[in-house]
Amino acid sequence: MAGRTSLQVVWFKRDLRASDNTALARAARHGPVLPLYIVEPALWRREDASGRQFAFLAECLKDLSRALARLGQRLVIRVGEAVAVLEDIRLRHGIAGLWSHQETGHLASFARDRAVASWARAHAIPWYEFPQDGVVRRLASRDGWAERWEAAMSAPVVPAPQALAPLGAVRSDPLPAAADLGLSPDPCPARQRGGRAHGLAALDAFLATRAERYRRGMSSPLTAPDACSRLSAHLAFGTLSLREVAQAARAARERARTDGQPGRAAGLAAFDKRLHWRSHFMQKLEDAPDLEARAMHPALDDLRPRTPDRARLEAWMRGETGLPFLDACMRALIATGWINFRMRAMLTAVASYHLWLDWRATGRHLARLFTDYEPGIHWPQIQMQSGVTGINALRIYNPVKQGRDHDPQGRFIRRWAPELAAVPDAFLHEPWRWAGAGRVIGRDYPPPIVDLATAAREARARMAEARRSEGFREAKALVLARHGSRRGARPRRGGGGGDHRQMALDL
Ligand SMILES: Cc1cc2nc3c(=O)[nH]c(=O)nc-3n(C[C@H](O)[C@H](O)[C@H](O)COP(=O)(O)OP(=O)(O)OC[C@H]3O[C@@H](n4cnc5c(N)ncnc54)[C@H](O)[C@@H]3O)c2cc1C
Repeated sequence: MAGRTSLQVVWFKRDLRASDNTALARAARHGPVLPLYIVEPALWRREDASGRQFAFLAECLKDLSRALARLGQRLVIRVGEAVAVLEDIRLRHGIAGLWSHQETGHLASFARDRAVASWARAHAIPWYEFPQDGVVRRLASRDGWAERWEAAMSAPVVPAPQALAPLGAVRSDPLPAAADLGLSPDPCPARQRGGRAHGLAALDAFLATRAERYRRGMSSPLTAPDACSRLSAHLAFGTLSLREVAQAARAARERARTDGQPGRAAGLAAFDKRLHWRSHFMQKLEDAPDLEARAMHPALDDLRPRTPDRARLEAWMRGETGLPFLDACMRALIATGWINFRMRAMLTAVASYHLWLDWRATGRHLARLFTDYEPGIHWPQIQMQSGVTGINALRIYNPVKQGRDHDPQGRFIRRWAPELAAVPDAFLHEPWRWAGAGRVIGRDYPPPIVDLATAAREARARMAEARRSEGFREAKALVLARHGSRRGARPRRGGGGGDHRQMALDL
């Protein structure tokens, strides 16, 4: 059937927008376009998938379909395994070309892409894949990577096609309900809304005003929800492209400079750096797709028991560890689907060091809670904050100190841990030290799950022992060569080197 068709299938994945979509723009020049989104049940059955992510996706698809309908052809949604869906379309309509963006995703999407590539080859269908995240496929060396990133971010934004030829009758499935995909109920009352219109609104507000507060406000969970850009979920689902965000931010920074607004300009410079980090981290997963399963440094892969202590894991997951600031952060994340970088790092570090839980299990839980789950940022960050990369400095965050630094009056704790209402301000960060603790601790709120100082000491000793193991330095050099940033890295006395830029994250 496929013989003389000119149908171009544009497979939308994590690029849910019509503008700055190279795959869509290029396909439209070649023939009639079938814009396709495949809901893949197997991917939604994974342990890192969640109802909040699916709800965000549903909003993005609705918005995208409206945008495409305005161009002439609405989005076609199909539910099924990717190869089966594409084969069905090929048999019914023929496919002249398959167009998409490259995806740096989890292991299941990687395997699925390989299956699609071999299906396309078998049917002599060309599959055109375009980069979109500043990530380089089949990268031989990190040397020169930053320059390539600059070039990708400076390339002109691609306009949406002027029109899409209407296709007539093409089957589109209704979007399944989350429960039909086996997703558990996942209430997230303060979740961000999906769709390009919401993404653009967040971008505009950040560039125009909120960037002024960015550097000052990013570290505290009280101020970060407003001070940070809140673009992560939009970048993860691709309602906005990284390039358009980078270019808009750079233009706004220029304006801030010429208008004499140094605070806003500095905020936008810090933001630009993070867009670069985004790609830097995603490149790690692109280069080593199994980072969700295996530690970067082989000697650190089995550091913690693979089957984590169930009671500790569940207490951490629910925000019931008896450590008020940590619990408040986890509960806020459960209710909103987002928390700031520093608190993500703290949640991970306490789980990995003080509670000595395997990073794979805790990483999957956090992935489910993040509306903005982006495997290419998530897994390298989880590994880094758990000390299993072998190339980063250990950061064993103390949640009491973090609380005192970033929630000095305890407002955040009071909001998310109302059981502690009776505890006086002076003891809110360590209520077990309060003389009246017996009235609350062990009744309405649990005692601390570990003694923080002892647990940190033990973790540090275990890490030091692992780092002394035979062959550790040699393996570390290989990790550094493969994944380390070259930007700003300086040779270190005594050899070995380190990922300096990441160690110096200006938190
Ligand atoms: C353990 C852990 C897991 C994380 N998992 C994710 C994830 O699944 N998805 C995700 O988008 N971010 C993740 N991050 C990075 C960071 O916390 C979020 O990108 C940020 O909090 C999102 O909010 P924002 O868009 O307002 O960020 P902003 O501070 O406004 O930054 C703008 C964008 O830059 C990128 N970015 C910011 N900080 C980092 C960073 N440290 N590393 C890489 N990219 C960065 C993101 O794309 C972000 O949207 C994780 C961090 C940690 C410590």
